[in-house]
Amino acid sequence: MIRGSVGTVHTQVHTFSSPLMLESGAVLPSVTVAYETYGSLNPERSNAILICHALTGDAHAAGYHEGDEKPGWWEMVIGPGKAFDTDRFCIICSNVLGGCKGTTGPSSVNPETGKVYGVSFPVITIADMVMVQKKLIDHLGITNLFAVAGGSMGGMQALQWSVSYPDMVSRVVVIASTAYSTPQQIAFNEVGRCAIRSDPSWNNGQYYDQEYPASGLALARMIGHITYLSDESMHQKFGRDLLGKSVYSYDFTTDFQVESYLHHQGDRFVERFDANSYLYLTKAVDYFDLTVNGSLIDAFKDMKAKCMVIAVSSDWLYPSYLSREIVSALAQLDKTVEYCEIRSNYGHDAFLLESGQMNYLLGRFLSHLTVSDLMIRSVPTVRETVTIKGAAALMIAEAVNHLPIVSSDGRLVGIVTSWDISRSVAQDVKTLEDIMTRTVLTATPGEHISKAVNRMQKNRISALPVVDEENRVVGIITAERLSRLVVRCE
Ligand SMILES: CC(=O)SCCNC(=O)CCNC(=O)[C@H](O)C(C)(C)COP(=O)(O)OP(=O)(O)OC[C@H]1O[C@@H](n2cnc3c(N)ncnc32)[C@H](O)[C@@H]1OP(=O)(O)O
Ligand SMILES: N[C@@H](CCO)C(=O)O
Repeated sequence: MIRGSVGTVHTQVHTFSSPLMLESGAVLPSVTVAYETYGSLNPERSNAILICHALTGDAHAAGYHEGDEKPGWWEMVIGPGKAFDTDRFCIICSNVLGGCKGTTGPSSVNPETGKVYGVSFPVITIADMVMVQKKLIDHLGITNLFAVAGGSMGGMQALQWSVSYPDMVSRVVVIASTAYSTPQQIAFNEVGRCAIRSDPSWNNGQYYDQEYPASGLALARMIGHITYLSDESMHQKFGRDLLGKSVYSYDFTTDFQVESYLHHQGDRFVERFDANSYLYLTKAVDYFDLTVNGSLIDAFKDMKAKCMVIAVSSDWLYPSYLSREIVSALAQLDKTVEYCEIRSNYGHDAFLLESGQMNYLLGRFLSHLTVSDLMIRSVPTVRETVTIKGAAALMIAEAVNHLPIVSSDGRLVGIVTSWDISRSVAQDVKTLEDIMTRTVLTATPGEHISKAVNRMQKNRISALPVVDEENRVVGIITAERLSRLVVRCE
């Protein structure tokens, strides 16, 4: 398949004007969210994937803004024929709360004072970012996300989604990330924050109408950027090469290519990022800790999403043991989890660069469809005592051909179809008991869709009620719905 780009894209904004209570207890009077979408929502609204960006990313994950030469930051995996296939999925990416690319953050105007927040902006957490994303997803009329995915701070948000809103997330992809920030990560973030705060131009966060704390922010990025690379990649990129000279200068001008590179990264960053946002977002990363009493088991006990955890072999900022701790906790809880380690010399930023491995791993994970992905969730049921006329009336009202029959405690005891109802008229049968099927073939939410389809075909039936471990009906899959969805997915 040819991999393409989503082409020209636009950032949209939506403002939630009701107050938002944050994890700290502070309240934001309103929140604006900047977001982009690529691909279309299907009529069932079941194909949405939320992409969460890393520390300095934004809503522009793919495609090109008018006049831009560079595409969005995850162009390599988003687009027609790519892992996040826009022919199949509706991809949504929003700028995080506290950011500086359209979503409310410290550089926004406080509607209550008419002044830029600066450091009067409340401290935010990863859970707060996710709460705002949830408001956006609700606003878009989506009740279930096919997947939530992200790298680094994006991976934290993805994990947080699966913990905060377990019923809304079917899959979660956590890349080069962790379930809690380590002392080393916090230490690097604090050095970056010190660099910003010790720049006299930072002026306690009030610099918006005066000189910008450029040198502090550039220094913070230089420190951060070192941690995104690896020793190997620095050897490969620069070695000990000198900058436009063959001998050392024996002064404090730039001698090495790597120095020049870091200065370039620092300078470019200042052009695109707000210093206060850097403070707030790194603080949110530092506070991130999903452990409960030092363990992840309790944290993940209600998680329902299937999880893919990807680590990078040369990532020393988010080393693979952190990913394996997530996997181990999920495996102990008997949750569905897959672990992969990308072989790469790029270091932490490999999730932005390793196109082949990322497309392969993500594509494989996202194409694994289960019954719960395709089932109809709101399924009308009847009790055994209902009359045939009552069952027929419900079928007409709900436009369904199958009605699972349940006991008083909600357990499946049978099924009646519109064909059974027709038969009852032809044969003058009076009670539901005489026409219902008592030995019902069922499916479970976690089983692969192809197994359920095979069961339907082998037994020549057009629907399978989906039941949980206690035989309670949680949905239904029908041949009619599957044929519609499969046509859309091919
Ligand atoms: C993750 C998110 O959510 S979004 C945020 C992601 N984006 C970023 O982090 C942006 C900054 N980060 C980077 O550039 C990251 O390294 C990556 C992963 C995105 C890109 O990596 P690579 O493609 O390997 O680019 P590389 O690290 O070599 O940097 C290239 C830049 O360095 C410059 N450069 C390379 N060598 C030197 C040198 N010796 N001296 C000065 N500049 C140099 C290049 O000219 C280029 O500049 P440009 O970006 O202004 O065009
Ligand atoms: N380089 C990326 C990843 C950091 O984790 C960023 O700046 O967002």
